[in-house]
Amino acid sequence: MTTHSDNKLAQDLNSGALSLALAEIAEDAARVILPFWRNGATVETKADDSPVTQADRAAEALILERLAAAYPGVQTVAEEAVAAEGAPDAAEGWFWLIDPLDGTKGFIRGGEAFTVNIALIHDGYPVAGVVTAPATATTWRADAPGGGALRRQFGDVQEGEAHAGAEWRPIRVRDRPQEGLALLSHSVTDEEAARLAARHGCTRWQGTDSSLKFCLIAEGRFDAYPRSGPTSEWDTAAGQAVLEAAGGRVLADDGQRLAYGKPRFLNGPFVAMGG
Ligand SMILES: Nc1ncnc2c1ncn2[C@@H]1O[C@H](COP(=O)(O)O)[C@@H](OP(=O)(O)O)[C@H]1O
Ligand SMILES: [Mg+2]
Repeated sequence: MTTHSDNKLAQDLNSGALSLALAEIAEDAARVILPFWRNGATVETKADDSPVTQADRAAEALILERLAAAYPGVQTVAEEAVAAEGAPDAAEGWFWLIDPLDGTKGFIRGGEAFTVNIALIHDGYPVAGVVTAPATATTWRADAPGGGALRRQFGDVQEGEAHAGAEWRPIRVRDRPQEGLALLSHSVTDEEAARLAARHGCTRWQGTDSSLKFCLIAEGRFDAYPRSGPTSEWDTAAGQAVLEAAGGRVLADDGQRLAYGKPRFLNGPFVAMGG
């Protein structure tokens, strides 16, 4: 990366301009995705057996083009590019992690829990991140470092939907409720729910696709999201940025903050937590 671009990136990060620019890019990606939703998007199967649609590819192309225009020369690690060309051998000091459509299976089913994810990693940790849920026209972002987390409705998606709330509002994790934790998981069977309830003392649980889980904890509606199965780093980085900015934590199995730039950009087990 050139020094010039490096300076602009760091400056925009610290002023909050980068966070806002990422939100606008993710919302434009959402506008690209929505016409394919509940509209019979053609589904293909990738080498790892996971589904991909035209929506994933079109959204990723938009995001990569806009990031390259705004911040040329920064390494990108994006889900569909990695599926097509393989992962980079090593992470650089600064890099983008991009999942243009997380929760593809739910998207294909016509559910609402699918998201656009863009995160900036610096020296192994997320320093900026934005998650957009196209179906509900909602965006969550970490503000400039130290500035908390924010949410807005961009609300031009559903015809006739009220545009109230289009301004950014601060969000924050809640304190652990006395009566027990509300837990999120990927898809919870009754058996799994009972096991989780016993292990974490939770009184409520919900199965939800995609990185929306991090955002629901960040805005204080749930308390924790334990994940034992593998995920890719682009599945979690933006959500982690939002949740950490909102006062939460994402810890790996060793109890340390979940770090990025690992071999093949793969995560092991982690737990995302509120206050
Ligand atoms: N074995 C595995 N390795 C890497 N990522 C995996 C995985 N199994 C599931 N995932 C990822 O987990 C994401 C879904 O998270 P959740 O299960 O919480 O909805 C999927 O993202 P995509 O939908 O972007 O493909 C999927 O790629
Ligand atoms: Mg994903």
